[in-house]
Amino acid sequence: PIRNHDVAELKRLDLAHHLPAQADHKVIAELGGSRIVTRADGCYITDGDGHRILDGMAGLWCVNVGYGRKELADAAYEQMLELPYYNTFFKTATPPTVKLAAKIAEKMGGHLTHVFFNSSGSEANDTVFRLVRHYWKLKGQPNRTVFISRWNAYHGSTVAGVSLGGMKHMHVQGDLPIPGVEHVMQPYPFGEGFGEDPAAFRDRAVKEIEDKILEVGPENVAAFIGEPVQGAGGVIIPPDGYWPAVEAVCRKYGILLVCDEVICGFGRLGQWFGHQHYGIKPDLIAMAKGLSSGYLPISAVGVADHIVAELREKGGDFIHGFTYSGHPTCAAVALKNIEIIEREDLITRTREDTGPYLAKALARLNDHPLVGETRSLGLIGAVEIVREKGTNHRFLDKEGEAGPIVRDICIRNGLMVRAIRDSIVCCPPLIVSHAEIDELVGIIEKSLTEAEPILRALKPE
Ligand SMILES: Cc1ncc(COP(=O)(O)O)c(CNc2cccc(C(=O)O)c2)c1O
Repeated sequence: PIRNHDVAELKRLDLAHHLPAQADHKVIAELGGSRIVTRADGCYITDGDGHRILDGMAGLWCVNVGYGRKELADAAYEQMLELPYYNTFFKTATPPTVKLAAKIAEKMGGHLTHVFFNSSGSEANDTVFRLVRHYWKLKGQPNRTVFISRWNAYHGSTVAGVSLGGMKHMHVQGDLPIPGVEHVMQPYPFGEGFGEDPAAFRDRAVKEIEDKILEVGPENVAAFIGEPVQGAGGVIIPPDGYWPAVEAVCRKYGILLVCDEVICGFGRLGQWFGHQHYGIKPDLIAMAKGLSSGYLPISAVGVADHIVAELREKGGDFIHGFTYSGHPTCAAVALKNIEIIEREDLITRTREDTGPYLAKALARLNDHPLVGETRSLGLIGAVEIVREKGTNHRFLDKEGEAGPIVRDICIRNGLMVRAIRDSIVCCPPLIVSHAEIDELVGIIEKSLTEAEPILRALKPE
């Protein structure tokens, strides 16, 4: 049923009573309120002013099966009528929760056998943080408390999530990180290894991890955590061989390996999970977003059998969990979502069809005067904006001016994308068609051309 909305009134209410996430509230006020998105179908969103926009970001990297899936709404409705909510704190569980745990375990395959549920990706990483430290105490190595992650990683917006993350501007706002988190360089060839031999760059990035372990003292290191491909950091695709080398370093010093699959999970990289694309075996994985395609909030931590064995052997309460851990209605929707991904074989389609198609389409932008590099893996990609072709030199010393200018032009031209510093990133729903990929890339190209005179006129302050 298409309900009409009084958009002006909604914007007034938005300004009067709503604080949107991750926003410059001065800017929102100057804009007269947020853009009110009212409907969506397939790969498109529609705002209150009737603009139909190709959603190149799948919401926030999460609507993997696309919008308008009535069967997901039906799954939620039916579960709500039967049992809308119950908790897992009282030695209790509910049918969709345990069925979903089994289904996720099937997709993780092998040694990752159990699942701990939460609502958000941040909470999944908070669970990782506390479970890992608990595990090492059970193992009789209580000194292993330190986590190592990358600068510019994104692991969430909770205190532990921000601390595990490597976004310096987020650390400043919360006087973070909390003690026990160390950061190393991110494996970002275009930004930090420009013109360097890829293998040499890879070895340098991996060596920094080993150096950090030795600096902290291997006996004090609990885990290394990383996204297979960093999403919010700017679609940072590591050089060949990076992840197997990282895994080898972790095994050398007896350190747990954690993959944050919140974006890379559920088909994004052409496998159920990103670590499977890289052929590594993490001890824990965080997942959210594509788990339910964002239709309802649910996240999970996949846990390896040897960690579960330790919990069971030693006993004692792991005193952690959330009211909505294992929420049955969210679990029912996630189960149905996974069923859709299986039924439409969106994993194979991403790996063998639309992923390669996106790579080829993005590559057409390499001839554009403003494009320094295009890169993608599966259905996540980035376009680097440079002042000078053939370099990684940006328009201003302070990165981050050009990206937002190009992004705003893309949105005006009918494409929703994220600007991350001076790059434009995309992460469309896994149902995206070739025609929609062509539309996505075409709008980026058109918008870059429109932006060029504006960017060339930018003067350093
Ligand atoms: C890899 C990763 N890990 C954890 C989280 C946190 O999930 P929750 O948001 O559900 O707590 C994320 C979330 N990713 C995320 C969240 C908010 C903004 C942006 C952006 O691209 O600006 C990206 C993520 O991308």
